[in-house]
Amino acid sequence: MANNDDQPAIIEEKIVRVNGEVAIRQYSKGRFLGKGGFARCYEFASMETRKLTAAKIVPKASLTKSRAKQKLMTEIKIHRSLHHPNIVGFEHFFEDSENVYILLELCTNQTMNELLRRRKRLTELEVQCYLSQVISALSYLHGHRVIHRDLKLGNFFLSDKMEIKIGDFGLATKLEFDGEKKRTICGTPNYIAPEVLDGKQGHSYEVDIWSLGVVAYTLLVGKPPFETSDVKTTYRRIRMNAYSFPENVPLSEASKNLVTRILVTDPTKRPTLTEILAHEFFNQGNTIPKTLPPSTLACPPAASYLRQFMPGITSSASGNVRLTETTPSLPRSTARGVKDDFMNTDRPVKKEEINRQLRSSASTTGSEIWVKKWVDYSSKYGLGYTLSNGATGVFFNDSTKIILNVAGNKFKYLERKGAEKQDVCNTYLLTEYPKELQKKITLLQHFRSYLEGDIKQETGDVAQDDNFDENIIYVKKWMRTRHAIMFRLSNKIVQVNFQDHTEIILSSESRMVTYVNKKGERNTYPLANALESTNLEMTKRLKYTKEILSSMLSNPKQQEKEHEP
Ligand SMILES: Nc1ncnc2c1ncn2[C@@H]1O[C@H](COP(=O)(O)OP(=O)(O)OP(=O)(O)O)[C@@H](O)[C@H]1O
Repeated sequence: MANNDDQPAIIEEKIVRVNGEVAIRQYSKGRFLGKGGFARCYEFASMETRKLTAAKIVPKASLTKSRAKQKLMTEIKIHRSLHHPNIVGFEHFFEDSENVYILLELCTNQTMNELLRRRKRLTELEVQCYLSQVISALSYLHGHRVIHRDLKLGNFFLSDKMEIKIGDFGLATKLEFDGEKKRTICGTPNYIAPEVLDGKQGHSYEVDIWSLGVVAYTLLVGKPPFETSDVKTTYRRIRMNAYSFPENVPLSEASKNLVTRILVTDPTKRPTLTEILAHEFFNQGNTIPKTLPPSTLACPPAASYLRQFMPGITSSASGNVRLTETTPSLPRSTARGVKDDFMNTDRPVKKEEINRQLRSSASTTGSEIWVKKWVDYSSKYGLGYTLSNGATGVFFNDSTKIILNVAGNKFKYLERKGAEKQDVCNTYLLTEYPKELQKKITLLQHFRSYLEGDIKQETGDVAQDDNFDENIIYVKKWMRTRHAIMFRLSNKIVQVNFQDHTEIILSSESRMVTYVNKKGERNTYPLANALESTNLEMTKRLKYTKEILSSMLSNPKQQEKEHEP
């Protein structure tokens, strides 16, 4: 039956049963909910059950081209197969002579677009809450080989209970097999991933991760990161990864760091959903509410509300909320967090801040060598570090490594080669090396001057590398967990630096353990004694070290992924 758009009407669905009988279901068409490119959406009430749904009405006249028809069929096919609390429920669909009707779970609180328009930007607690729900839905989608490809605020609906529901599967695709790449260029300009624009390599799940980063930025800052007045410039910015965090919006280092880690041009370098959830932004010691009160649709959450979830909050006039640091922390936000200050000429360098965050160990013990300082810039390039013997190294994201001697005139370049994937090492002078290493050497120099800072001021360093040629020590592997960073050195030292500034340095060769306690006091024990020790602080950390070590060894490919304790 035809519907005269803004007039109330009864819509009839003809159901032909298996035995040929025809039944009619009736819906009364109510409130207009909104319109998109193809569809107008109304509230429908079943005349039989009184149940309310949202009905997307697509005129058949708009489906004359086979592509449009195909697209609608794909949308229906994918959407109807999905069942998750954070995905708009698909009820069913039917057609009459004029329209296709798609009945969906009704989301009464509009979309996050309208929410952000009213609120300008959200507090970090709210962003934690909303993103957790989106991530949950995305894990489900990707687990079912579905890529949404159009994640944006306008496709995040809010239910009456204030849950997020991802909707609009008009651009979604289902992969036939893992590793398949898609080539269709689609998405919404502000949220589109660079590899989609590039179009050469094809794209996959990582496009959704990118859009998630754009969403996170938009919620925190109040506008999309690459937004300009014309689409071409927006695309250029996306390709160049040109965005910055406005000075006038107070944001925690953790939130900036999260966005920076996600908005990485190379899709293979973007974090997985598990890694995103394990990021410190979601682990700041506060509880994340499952949903938010409806009052937040219009106003920021009240301080009394926030206090329930965040014991140590400070809140700024803008309504943005930050966690105050209650415990000292590992330089978890070293270069990741201060990316904008590092190798970036656009912004002033806040060196004091960096130096404060960089930690140094007090002195050397015996002849062992360990990581003295490090800076995690794996969001772009890799991990830079200095060893206790004064050498500087970089573990690049492509797993190649460089280690520069103390004098700074010679370096070794290691790359994994052959079926065995053994590190092959070549030594070069800093004045004479293959051209293809130019970029890496420039990065090494940047890392070095960045890390150098207060090393030179320290006394008593064992700054020697006489035997650099024979005995090269470098970081072979590293990984971060929620609580710590772990390094495995080529001298068989395993070192774990915990967020509370304690450290375990384990030498499997000498079977000795060095423990640096919260006060920075350093003691070395035989491993057997340490395991039996009454120093519970140490034994707990030692146990944790052994756990992550064994998980790393049993699954070497996971070396740079995060592990739960
Ligand atoms: N489940 C729902 N609950 C409430 N309102 C809805 C629902 N689905 C859609 N709407 C409303 O209808 C509008 C149009 O829906 P939708 O965006 O899915 O249509 P579309 O034509 O596929 O859009 P697009 O142009 O983004 O592809 C939405 O902006 C929203 O206001």
